[in-house]
Amino acid sequence: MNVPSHYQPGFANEFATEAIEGTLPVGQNSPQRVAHGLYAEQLSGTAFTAPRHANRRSWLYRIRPAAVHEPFRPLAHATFHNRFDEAPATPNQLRWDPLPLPDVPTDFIDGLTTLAGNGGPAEQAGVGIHLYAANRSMQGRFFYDADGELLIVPQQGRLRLATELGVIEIEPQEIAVIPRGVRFRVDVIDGEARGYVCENFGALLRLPELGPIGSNCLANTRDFLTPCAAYEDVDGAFELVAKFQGALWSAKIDHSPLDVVAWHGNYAPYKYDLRRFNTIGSISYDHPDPSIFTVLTSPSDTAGTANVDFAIFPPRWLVAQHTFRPPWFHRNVASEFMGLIAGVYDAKAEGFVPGGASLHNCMSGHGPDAATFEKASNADLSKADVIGGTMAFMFETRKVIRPTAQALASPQLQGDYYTCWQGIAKHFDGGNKP
Ligand SMILES: O=C(O)Cc1cc(O)ccc1O
Ligand SMILES: [Fe+2]
Repeated sequence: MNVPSHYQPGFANEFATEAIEGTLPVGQNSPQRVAHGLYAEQLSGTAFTAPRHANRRSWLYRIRPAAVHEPFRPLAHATFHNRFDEAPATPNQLRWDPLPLPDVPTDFIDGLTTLAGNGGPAEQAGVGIHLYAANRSMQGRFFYDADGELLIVPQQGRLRLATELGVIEIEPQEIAVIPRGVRFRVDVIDGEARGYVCENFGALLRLPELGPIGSNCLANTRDFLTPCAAYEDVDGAFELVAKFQGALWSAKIDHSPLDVVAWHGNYAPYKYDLRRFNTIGSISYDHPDPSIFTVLTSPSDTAGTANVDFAIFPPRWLVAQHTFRPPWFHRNVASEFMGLIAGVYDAKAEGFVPGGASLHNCMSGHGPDAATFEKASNADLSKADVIGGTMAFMFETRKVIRPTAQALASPQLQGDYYTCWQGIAKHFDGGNKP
């Protein structure tokens, strides 16, 4: 079945997994005494009374309960936060070069920089959009985010995410989601790592409805992988870092909190290989809305109007006839943050590079740059185009995406981004007046 042995396939299944056989209680969740002297603990990711189809929780059987640690104290972090009101949101089209890799020892937490966001943990809606650039594994410290789930999108370097519920390895073109509250440590496998994080304060990411597409395509359920139970039985002087209401906190902990020997339930981390995405496109005419590229969606309280959609632009064939094939010029009530994992994005001939980012906010005009427009307007449509070796993505939100002060002051901000449309010529012929 080609599923590596320490993963279980499926999306939000009722998984059951034990690192030591016979640990999971049979027929109940909370026996008087758990096997092997473990503690039972429930981890709830939705309200106890959320409708059954949306209800998410897991039962953990662990060496010590999660409550065992010293008090949290505030932990300063210069660049990772949820302050989205520091600077006026701008209607300008924005684009950034990649964050440089660090030249001093920097782990995943140290290496987080908040670029933009909206809403916040208090209102349980919106997203934080962060970049990470790290050059070492988290040493003797563990992290959890009480404010939202973390969608991690590597652009360079593999990560090993050692979580309470098991170990996930990801490489560029794969993604992982760590649920709100799950404790984890990030190991940098290749010495250097860089990528993007979407911190989702809203409803849990889920697979989009398929409507008339039918029961298959886009991201197929069986391609999502959740780890099998794996535990650390390690004592020592460690640190537990929590993100709580937009700020970081640090507590001493005398053991690894990754001590869950067995668990069952449907609230767990997962990974997905974006190269498995079954991409749908036009086989007749006209470029469809990019909602056909949705991998995961966090719905809001308004039907069809997502808190955030995670969409990708993978390799694909362009065969549509008598049409302009690339993304059209457009303005959107939703706000569009884009990143590039590899290759070239088909709407931008240059300037949007792997590790970079762009932001086109509510109603800000954007679309193909001048070079792309000229090329596509004159392309020979009798031939199919293949877009290869690329992977771009978009976090599209219903709320305006507000850049942080540091993002607007960043040396990576491209001051001349707007010029990519300045070369767009006036072709109007005056209506062919005699
Ligand atoms: O702006 C972008 O490049 C993203 C995008 C892609 C597309 O194919 C259609 C609309 C859209 O916003
Ligand atoms: Fe767009």
